[in-house]
Amino acid sequence: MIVEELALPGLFLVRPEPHADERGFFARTHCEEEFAGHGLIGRFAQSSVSFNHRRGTVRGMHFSREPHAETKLVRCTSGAIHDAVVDLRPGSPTYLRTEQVTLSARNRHALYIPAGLAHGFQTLMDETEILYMIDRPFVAAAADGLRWNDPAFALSWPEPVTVIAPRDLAFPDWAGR
Ligand SMILES: Cc1cn([C@H]2C[C@H](O)[C@@H](COP(=O)(O)OP(=O)(O)O[C@H]3O[C@@H](C)C(=O)[C@@H](O)[C@H]3O)O2)c(=O)[nH]c1=O
Repeated sequence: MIVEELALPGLFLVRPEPHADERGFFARTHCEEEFAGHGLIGRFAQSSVSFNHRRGTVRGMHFSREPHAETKLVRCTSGAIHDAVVDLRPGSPTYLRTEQVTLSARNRHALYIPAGLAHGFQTLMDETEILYMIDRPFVAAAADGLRWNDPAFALSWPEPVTVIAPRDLAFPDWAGR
C-alpha cells in the first residue's frame, strides 16, 4: 500500500499496490500494523455500505460531535465518487480548508479521514457503492453536518445534484454556528 498524507494534516490517501499475475491481482487494502506506522488508527469497530441509485447523488457533509467523532476509511467498490472533506478541527493549521479527491472502483483508492473533518460525496455514476470502515459505534445524537453548498466553503461539485436527503439540504449556514 502507498499511504500518502494530503494537504490537510492527518488526511491520507491509501492506494493498493497490486501483485499481478495471469489470474488478476492481489492487493492489501488496509493493514493495522502499517497504518500504525503512519500514526493512523488501524482497528475499526464497524463497516457500513452506502448504495446510491443515481449519478449526481450527494450525501453529506457529515461529522460527529465529540466525544463520538469518527475516524473513517472510505472506498468506492462500485462506480465512482467525487469525495470531499472540510477541516473542522479548531486550532488546526488548515481549519476550514477543504480537500476533494476521486475514489472509484477502478482506481481502488481509499481516503482515511481523521476525526474532526466533515465528509461528503457526489456519485459520478449510477449504482455507485461506498464501503466505510469506522473506528467506533455510530451515535445518532452526535451526528451533525454542513450543507453541501454552504457559502463558507469553496466546495465544487462536478455534476448537477440529482438526489439529496432533506436533512442534508436543511443544515444551517456554518457562519454563526
Ligand atoms: C451513518 C449511519 C446511519 N445509520 C442509520 C441512520 C439512518 O436511519 C440511516 C441513514 O443514515 P444517513 O441518512 O445519515 O446516511 P448517510 O447520509 O449515507 O450518512 C453517511 O454519509 C456520509 C457522507 C458519511 O461520511 C457517513 O459517515 C455517514 O454519515 O442509517 C446507522 O444506523 N449507522 C450509521 O453509521
